[in-house]
Amino acid sequence: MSHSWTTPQANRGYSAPGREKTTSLLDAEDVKKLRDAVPDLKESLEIGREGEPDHPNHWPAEEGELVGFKQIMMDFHEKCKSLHMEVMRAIAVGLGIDEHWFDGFTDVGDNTLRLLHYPEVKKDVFTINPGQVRAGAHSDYGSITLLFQDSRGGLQVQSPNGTFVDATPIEDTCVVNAGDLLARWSNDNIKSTIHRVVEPPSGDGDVYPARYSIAYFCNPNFKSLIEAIPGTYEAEKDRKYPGINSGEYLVQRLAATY
Ligand SMILES: O=C(O)CCC(=O)C(=O)O
Ligand SMILES: [Fe+2]
Repeated sequence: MSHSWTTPQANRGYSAPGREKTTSLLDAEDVKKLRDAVPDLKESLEIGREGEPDHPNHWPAEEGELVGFKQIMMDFHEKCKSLHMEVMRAIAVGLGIDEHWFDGFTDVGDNTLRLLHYPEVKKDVFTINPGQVRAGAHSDYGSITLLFQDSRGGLQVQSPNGTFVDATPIEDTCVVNAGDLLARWSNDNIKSTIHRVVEPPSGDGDVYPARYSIAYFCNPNFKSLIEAIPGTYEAEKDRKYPGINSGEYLVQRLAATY
């Protein structure tokens, strides 16, 4: 299908249920085994930065309810790009570095907007198959993620003691998760947030209704080298990770989960 997600390099387009398995596993074979046993119960559409000649977005035809879709998504992409830059300024202040330290790393907007749909599902799917989730436990890969969820519930984040706690939806707010590149950048002063989507709090009937969410994955500009920020380590030996190119790191992580 012409709208389908194609490659980690492009990271754009539609992923049908069962295509991507979010997990903390890094090995593609291990992920495949897990995906075959308990596929994530979701479908998604990824929208990247518009205007990349090698990686066009897969826009649906502008007809019916979708008239104006492209413009709305592009505007939202821009708004979230600015919000990313603002949140990174706050993080810079928190780290004790110049407020605008991250600006030159975040101004391109190499970010991905993901529209997610978790279809209605029978409740017994979760009892028949223990370990079944809507989205498996994982951390996101970039700097931060802005996560907008509807009122259904089911999103959980892992607390430092290892237990998962509900990120109960609060109207007109978004959840901000730290990603793995931010952890590397900050030499683990900021840890990436492990999160997952499980069955929502139980309601009436024998099905859980559909859930919708939007994840805006923010990334350092794909051309940047991500290495421990000055001040986040004392001696050279305290650096926990080698420097890595942002774009290459993301491709590597995406390649394991699809
Ligand atoms: O749907 C959600 O609330 C979470 C989605 C998510 O974590 C992801 O797509 O990476
Ligand atoms: Fe996530």
